Amino acid sequence: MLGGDASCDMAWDDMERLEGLEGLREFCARRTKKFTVSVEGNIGCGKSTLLKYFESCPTVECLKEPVDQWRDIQGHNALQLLYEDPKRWAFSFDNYSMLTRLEMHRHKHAVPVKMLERSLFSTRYVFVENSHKSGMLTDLEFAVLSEWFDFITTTQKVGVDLFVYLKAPPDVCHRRIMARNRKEESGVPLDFIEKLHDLHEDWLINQKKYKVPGPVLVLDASHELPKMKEIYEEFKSEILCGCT
Ligand SMILES: Nc1ncnc2c1ncn2[C@@H]1O[C@H](COP(=O)(O)OP(=O)(O)OP(=O)(O)O)[C@@H](O)[C@H]1O
Repeated sequence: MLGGDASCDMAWDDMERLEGLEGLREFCARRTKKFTVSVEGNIGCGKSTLLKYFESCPTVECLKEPVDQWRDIQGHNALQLLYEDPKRWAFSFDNYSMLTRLEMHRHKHAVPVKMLERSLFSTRYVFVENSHKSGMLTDLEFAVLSEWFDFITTTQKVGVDLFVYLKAPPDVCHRRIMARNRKEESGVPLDFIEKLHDLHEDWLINQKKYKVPGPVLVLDASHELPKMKEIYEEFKSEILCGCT
């Protein structure tokens, strides 16, 4: 049921070393399918909470959003600069964000499932798109980032087997962001969260401008935590691509 180009232990090239039927058998035995799952959704929708929930599963390796890297790139806090003066810093931030996403996609996992907190695809189709639409990126800057993205996605293995979309109303996300009180986010307006919500919907649900490169599992993330945990359990097998 699930597609994508997730990694396996052996490449077809390795077949050259393994001759005949025995070789084929060895290839089949050692070729274990691995999955990449990307958890998508608005700021504050509960992605980290979901990752934390599945972190203890022995079949899963979770890669959190690389916020620490954004906060300290050779002594610069790119995230803070972005929030302070987005017009000046959006290009630098989005550019670096794409690099850190590529690193996540390229990270090799030994366990069956790699769970990413967002992906290169949401970086491009939601965040870079939003920066451009809201005038934070010039047309040229947007074109440069788009070409980088196209080059990466056509030359690198960045496949995702499943997108889990945590869908929550913007006001719910905004309330949670305010309650958690991160210093960079103290001034995040509801309007910004609404724009990001619409872009998630355009990409993951409507799929008009951009297609999703994999199946999408939509979970209603508007509930309080106890109910969310029930939902995680109910969909555990789907979320983990059968590797529970
Ligand atoms: N279902 C929920 N009910 C109430 N509060 C929640 C729920 N899920 C998450 N929270 C709280 O809301 C805040 C944001 O959640 P979380 O950090 O998981 O969101 P996120 O999607 O990872 O956000 P970001 O995109 O900024 O990383 C946290 O303080 C978390 O404890």
